[in-house]
Amino acid sequence: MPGLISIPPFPEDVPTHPLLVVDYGLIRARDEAEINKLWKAARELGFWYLKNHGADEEVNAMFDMGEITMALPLDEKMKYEQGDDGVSFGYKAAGVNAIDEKGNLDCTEFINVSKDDALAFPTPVHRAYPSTVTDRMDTAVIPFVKKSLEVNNSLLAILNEKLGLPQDTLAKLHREEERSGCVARVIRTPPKEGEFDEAKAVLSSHTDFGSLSFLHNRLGGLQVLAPGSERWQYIKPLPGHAICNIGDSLHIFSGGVLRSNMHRVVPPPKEQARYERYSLVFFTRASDDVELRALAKESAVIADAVEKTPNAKTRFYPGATAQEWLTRRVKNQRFKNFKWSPWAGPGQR
Ligand SMILES: O=C(O)CCC(=O)C(=O)O
Ligand SMILES: [Fe+2]
Repeated sequence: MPGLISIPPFPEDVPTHPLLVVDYGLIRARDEAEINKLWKAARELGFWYLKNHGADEEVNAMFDMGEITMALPLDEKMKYEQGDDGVSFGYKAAGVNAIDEKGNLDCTEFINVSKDDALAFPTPVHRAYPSTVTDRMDTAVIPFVKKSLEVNNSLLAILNEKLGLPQDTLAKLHREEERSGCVARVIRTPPKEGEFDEAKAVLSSHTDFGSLSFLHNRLGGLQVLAPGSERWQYIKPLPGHAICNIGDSLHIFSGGVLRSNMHRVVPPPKEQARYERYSLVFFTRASDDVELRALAKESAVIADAVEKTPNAKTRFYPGATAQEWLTRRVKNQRFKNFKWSPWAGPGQR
């Protein structure tokens, strides 16, 4: 299993950013203290650990799928490349995205499997995938997609309530049966010979494009830029704990009450840098046709937050659907379309 073959532990002496630990079992049991912890984490940093999520088996099967897929010859993987037009499903080759203002290129490859393609399998909805994916749809991809949807939908229901939205408002914007950019992604970053170089991101600083991300890390490398801090800090991977975070669309729907925080991936720290890094994430995104806007008419809490934000119009009313937003963000990362601009808020690049 990638990442588990006697890798050195995460070093003790690198600065890490602590995250609140939310217990999914207690969330399901509607424990009030746990719900308040989730609410605090979602507003203050927008990142938290989630334990007892019950997805370990599905996660392991996906790491295996990712490893087998990445081992395919490059020309086979390239048959499924996403291209430069903002498609976010399929294979993303290393070296096609710009990672900084100098236009340096990334070294990570992804395989992204659409929720719609997984749930309708064997009928294609968006596109075809390598046989290493389709052979494992029933045993790995579909179980992981279903489990991730279940977890993220439960978290969305809690956030819906805390935001003072009418029941199921967020659920209706994220309907499983509607087409969306929801996707399961396995990321591979090659090992680095010699000294690791924290200054060189392998995945550039960004906010996530969708609503909720359910991430599984084994090696370090993920870093956050915490509010008010100038310094990037590692998030330490904890066995059995997912890392969850808020993305741009929930930030917008909530009128900025929920935080879509900047993060990036750098080579794993110290000794870990010599190992190949795999990570796995499920992105829950709103249905394609949903308009991104603050849900101020539906909630007094959100209306109040919008009222208090000076640049609310540009921040929370971008005039784009979830699909348009995703396409633009994915497209702008490709080196071919790349224009650097200073970061001006979630999703502004
Ligand atoms: O690999 C990781 O730890 C994070 C990946 C990430 O931020 C992303 O794919 O958006
Ligand atoms: Fe991310």
